[in-house]
Amino acid sequence: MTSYKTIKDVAVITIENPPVNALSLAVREGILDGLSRASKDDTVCAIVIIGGGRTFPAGADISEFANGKAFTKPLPQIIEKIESTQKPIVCAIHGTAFGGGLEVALGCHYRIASTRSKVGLPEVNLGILPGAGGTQRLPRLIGVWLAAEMICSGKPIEAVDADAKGILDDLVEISSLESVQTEYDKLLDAAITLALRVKNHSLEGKRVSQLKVEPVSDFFYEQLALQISKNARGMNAPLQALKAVKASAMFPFKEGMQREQQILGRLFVSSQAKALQHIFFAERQTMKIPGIDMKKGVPIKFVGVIGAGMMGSGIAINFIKKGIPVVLIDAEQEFLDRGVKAIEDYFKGRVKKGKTTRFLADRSLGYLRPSLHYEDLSNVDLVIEAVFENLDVKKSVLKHLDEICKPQTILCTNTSTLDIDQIASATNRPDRVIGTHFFSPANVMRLMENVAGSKTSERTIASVMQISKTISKIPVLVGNCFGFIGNRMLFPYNNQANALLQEGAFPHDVDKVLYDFGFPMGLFQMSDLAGNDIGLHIRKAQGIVDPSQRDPNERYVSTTADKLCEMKRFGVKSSKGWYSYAKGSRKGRPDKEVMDLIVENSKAEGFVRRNISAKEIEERCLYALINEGFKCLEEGMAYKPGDIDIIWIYGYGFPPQKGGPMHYADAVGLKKIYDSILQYGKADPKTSAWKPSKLLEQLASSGKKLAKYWTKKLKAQSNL
Ligand SMILES: CCCCCCC/C=C/C(=O)SCCNC(=O)CCNC(=O)[C@H](O)C(C)(C)COP(=O)(O)OP(=O)(O)OC[C@H]1O[C@@H](n2cnc3c(N)ncnc32)[C@H](O)[C@@H]1OP(=O)(O)O
Repeated sequence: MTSYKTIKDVAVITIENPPVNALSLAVREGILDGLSRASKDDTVCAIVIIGGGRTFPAGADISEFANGKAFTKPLPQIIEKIESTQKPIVCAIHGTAFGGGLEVALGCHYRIASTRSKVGLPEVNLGILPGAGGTQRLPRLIGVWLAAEMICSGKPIEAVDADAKGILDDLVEISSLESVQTEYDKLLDAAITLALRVKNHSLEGKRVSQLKVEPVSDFFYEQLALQISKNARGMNAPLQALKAVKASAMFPFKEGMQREQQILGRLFVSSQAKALQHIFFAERQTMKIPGIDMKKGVPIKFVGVIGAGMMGSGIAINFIKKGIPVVLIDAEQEFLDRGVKAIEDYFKGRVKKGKTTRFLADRSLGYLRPSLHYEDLSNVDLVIEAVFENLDVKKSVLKHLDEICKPQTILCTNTSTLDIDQIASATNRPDRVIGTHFFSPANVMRLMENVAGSKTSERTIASVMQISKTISKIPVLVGNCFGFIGNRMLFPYNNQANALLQEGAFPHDVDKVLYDFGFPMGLFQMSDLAGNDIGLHIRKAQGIVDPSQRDPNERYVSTTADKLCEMKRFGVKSSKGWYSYAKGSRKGRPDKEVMDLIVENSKAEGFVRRNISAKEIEERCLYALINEGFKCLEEGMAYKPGDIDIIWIYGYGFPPQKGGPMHYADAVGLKKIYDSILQYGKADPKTSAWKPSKLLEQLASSGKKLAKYWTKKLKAQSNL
């Protein structure tokens, strides 16, 4: 896990724990061992600590938090040892020196970094704080203001910025074209040169823990706390981290460390830390699917997109940004021009905001080829249709593509609800047809539901999952059912919200509860933002808007929603929907016309309106959602509970500090949820969503947790 060698009388401790050189117990032991050898060897005049491969440690080993290993030879002790060593220690940073990695660097006496590297303390994103002395050393090195900003936001910074802030002693210039090996060699060279230069220098002023902190006024802490409460609403760790930073300015180092450790101890066992760490791993697990070998994917070098509307142009942006050429097709010149302009405007905006350079923007735009002719797609490796959400339209587009594209081309359909098998049946290559459900705006939202039809091949799945990653998406493979996972679960959740209106609540009552739970907005606000006509379109496709076509045994909850569309209350775009909006504003106000309509409909549908508690609103919306999630798992439509959590966090704003609906279910207790579902179902027998999932029933009665049960099940499957 570490190696030790001497070069020109400098001891070099190399951390070798790929892929990110996380500071596991074995690494910590290796560092201790290296320090001890170097200290005892009289020929060694200085020490260099460097990461092998592509990076300096990207942090403590997060998997050791749950199994308690982090407490054996804990990182703060190792860093203390580094700092108190009598020979100068130079740390050489490349890649990502994050969390514990940066804290190790802060314990060293000198820090140099490649200009390509990044440093940061992202621990708050995992529900903890930089608890290996980071909250005490960084303010001593760069001042409370800058340190608090870095620690509480968790955002990494570029090496050049870190140098300007005073974190680094020197930079090693590495161009973007140089290989990781060249970067490593140049960095090591520079580190040894520096070590030899300072070998006889006093370490006075080089031990960061001994530096003084300039105090700042309480006003600063108050302002930052306000900003955090707004930007990281509902998250504990950033505010707690701020307390620890404040301690650095109030107490000597030793006492400050004690405060840091006390706060860390509390955060460590918090439900938020568990939820956020679950999300960290779940996000990285979406590519691991039983029975799919991701290496079987074929490279995608040339892409086609059909439809230059908002969705199609957003999709195209993802590819050209990564240097993958795109042919963008539309039937009408006017629509094509509009799509191209939207793409150009997007890049112009990025240049204006300083997010990219004119050169890079132009380079990306150079990869875009607008066209009115399907024939231009004859050579693409993959094509995504983003035309109107209608089965017949999509089938005819895919049929046409099947005739024109080369036989190996993968045909993707961007749909949010339609049946992939039916769409694939229009082609002679159903094995090469797959759903790619981008979320809107497609160039912003990172989630992608990739939908496997019954005939989609392993190679197609692997290729599409890989290319999704390449364009920086978080791809989740899901099964082919109505609404896939995200929208399928949205229906019962949304239905409960509408049912609550029938029984006595108003939109702002429901929205407040969901906002307080941690969603960025409530369901009615979300519907107004997306456009209420979308829901109506889906209900029409389901055939439930016309009362004569409805199942009489199923409760219909959308009468008010339907009437809103009749009244042209489509939402923000028409300045009125569930709420009313001042022109150009997205902030809705409760509207008397809507409230009267809701009351009128309740009466007409035979409901006696009552006061509904916040607890009931929360439980009914969330438990209906969770029950559907269990059904997706038991039917094999979702492959892992964590996949559902990722979909809901990245696609629908489920609060990450609650870990996603399935993690949250385990935290609440499956028995409690199951019993509540039975109770709500008894009071509302005409809502089939209250029929409990068999899987939920089984786990609730056996007292098992979903996460543990599923991990065991997957392990058993992979051993078969
Ligand atoms: C008394 C106890 C004291 C404890 C003190 C604790 C104080 C310190 C705390 C910390 O340091 S917490 C960790 C802080 N660091 C981070 O949060 C960084 C996390 N990693 C990343 O952001 C990214 O991985 C990356 C470094 C930017 C690299 O991104 P890339 O896209 O290239 O790779 P990934 O797919 O994300 O990761 C590859 C592989 O590595 C695993 N992994 C990454 N970081 C860690 C880690 N810190 N610990 C354990 N494992 C890590 C990741 O899960 C992937 O694994 P596989 O999916 O391939 O199995």
